[in-house]
Amino acid sequence: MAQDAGGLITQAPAVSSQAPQLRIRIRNLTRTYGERAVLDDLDLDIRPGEFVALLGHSGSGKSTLLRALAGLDYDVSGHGELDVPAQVSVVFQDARLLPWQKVLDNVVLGLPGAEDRGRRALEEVGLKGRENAWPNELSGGEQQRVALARSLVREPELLLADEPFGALDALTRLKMHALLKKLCLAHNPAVLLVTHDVDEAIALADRVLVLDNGRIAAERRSDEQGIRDDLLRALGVTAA
Ligand SMILES: Nc1ncnc2c1ncn2[C@@H]1O[C@H](COP(=O)(O)OP(=O)(O)OP(=O)(O)O)[C@@H](O)[C@H]1O
Repeated sequence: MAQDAGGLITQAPAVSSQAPQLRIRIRNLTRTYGERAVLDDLDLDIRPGEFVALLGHSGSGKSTLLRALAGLDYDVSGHGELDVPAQVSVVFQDARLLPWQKVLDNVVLGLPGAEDRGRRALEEVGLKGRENAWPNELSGGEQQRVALARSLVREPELLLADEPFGALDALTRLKMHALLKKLCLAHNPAVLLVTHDVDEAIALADRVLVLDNGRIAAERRSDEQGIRDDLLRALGVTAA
């Protein structure tokens, strides 16, 4: 597995005979910390271009699953079949920009000769003209825009996003939702978005999953009637 200096762009873990109609194929995935199975024989498929959101209680294993897909799970044992594409980008709650690199240099980090693509990516995320700014000159929302540009300039087949808007204020979040939708339409990666926000999941995803007891406990298409109530019930927020 290769990883860039920012730790954000990964080569996927061993890829086996992936079905061409799937971007992610997971079978019987188990991940155990000590005695505790956080993921327990989990199965999941995601199709090319599909946007899937993953909800679940704190500690239910959402980030563990995302790290397994990114090939970033060094300190956990487990087994199972895990097929993911070669080009995977990851966005976290914090932008993780290198403070000693200017904005454009952060976007094209590890991609020699990609400055023009980097400039276009910055324009796409609404940051044209900020190429030579330092990260600490940007707001939190702007830094997340840079993180998105850095991810998408690699044209990932799979974008993994771990609560990417969790630290932003409500208004900025809504703007970022619109931006992410636009970027996904333009670049069409498969997306797995981890979030605590039921409304964010429904607004962004084609399909919403709830992780519980190490498995997918509920699954709804976002255009299904009554999805919000169903998801809140599955999360135990409202009575069954
Ligand atoms: N490095 C680790 N060592 C031991 N236990 C861990 C480690 N990382 C995670 N865990 C445990 O695994 C469980 C799942 O953690 P994970 O971070 O995947 O949950 P999560 O659903 O993403 O939670 P949150 O919504 O709070 O971010 C938790 O009980 C956590 O304490």
